[in-house]
Amino acid sequence: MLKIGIVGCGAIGTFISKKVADGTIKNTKIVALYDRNIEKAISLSNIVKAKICRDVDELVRGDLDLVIESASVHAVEEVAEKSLKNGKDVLIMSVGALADKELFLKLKKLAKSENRKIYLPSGAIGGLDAIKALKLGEIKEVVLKTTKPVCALKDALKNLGYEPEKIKEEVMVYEGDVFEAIKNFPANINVAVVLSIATEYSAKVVIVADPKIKLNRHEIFVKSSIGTLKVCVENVPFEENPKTSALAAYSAVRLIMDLAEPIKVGT
Ligand SMILES: NC(=O)C1=CN([C@@H]2O[C@H](COP(=O)(O)OP(=O)(O)OC[C@H]3O[C@@H](n4cnc5c(N)ncnc54)[C@H](OP(=O)(O)O)[C@@H]3O)[C@@H](O)[C@H]2O)C=CC1
Ligand SMILES: O=C([O-])CC(=O)C(=O)O
Repeated sequence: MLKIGIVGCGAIGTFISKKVADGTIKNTKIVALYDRNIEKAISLSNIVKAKICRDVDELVRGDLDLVIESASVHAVEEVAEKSLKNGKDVLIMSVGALADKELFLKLKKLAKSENRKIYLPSGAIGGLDAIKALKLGEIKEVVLKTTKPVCALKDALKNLGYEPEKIKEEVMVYEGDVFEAIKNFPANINVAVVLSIATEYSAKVVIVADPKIKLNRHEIFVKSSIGTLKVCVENVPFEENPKTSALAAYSAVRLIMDLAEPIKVGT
């Protein structure tokens, strides 16, 4: 029985928990929950009957195997470091935090010394299986163009000085490197960081706000000496959090299911 603790009981944390509760993910139990918003932890505990923890320390000290971080980029360092030091594997959804190379290397070293794993799901994009193989050649270019409805980008746009309600046509709101992208859009562009980690190449990121689009679209372009990959995913967003695509949560569910599979499909 795989015992899981969840930090961050929003759209993704709740979705994964429901897939454990309904038996989609077998031989697994959610045993502990923590969210800075206690109401969210309480409402999730009504579904999975897990212990509500006061903080990350209490959660990582519990009897569990895997901690899922589904909170925010700001939570990653504490959750991952404490999980690994307490002998737990960790699955990180807010991969954007790892754009910080120092943090990435620190956690990698810690996972190795503690003989634990850090799982970074493909999240809301596809193609990482092929991209990891393309990386064995020479990567020449990596581009991610993300187009989301204005409502999904609202908070980040306000911080950048846009008036979201005045956006009536498709507008490019960001073009630049992955580091500035995740700084400015921390809840929208974690996918750019997982893409950069997989390719070990700083992705060029373009973000478009489109008042007419209903889906979250990610167009991925990777050019390597082995070949070129173009993938476009158009994801249904979560109703309760339109910033987040359902595929991101499904990808974590799939990753957890695959941990127990004797046959591994894909790279
Ligand atoms: N890798 C990928 O492809 C994707 C990654 N993501 C990322 O995954 C994470 C979870 O997404 P989602 O479930 O949609 O987010 P939600 O906002 O729906 O849920 C996150 C929950 O975590 C809580 N929280 C935030 N920071 C902390 C913290 N430091 N400690 C404890 N709880 C915290 C939030 O509280 P409050 O409401 O107070 O903020 C909220 O209840 C986000 O960082 C998101 O950007 C999302 C989509 C794709
Ligand atoms: O869910 C998505 O479409 C992508 C996303 O928010 C992220 O990568 O942070």
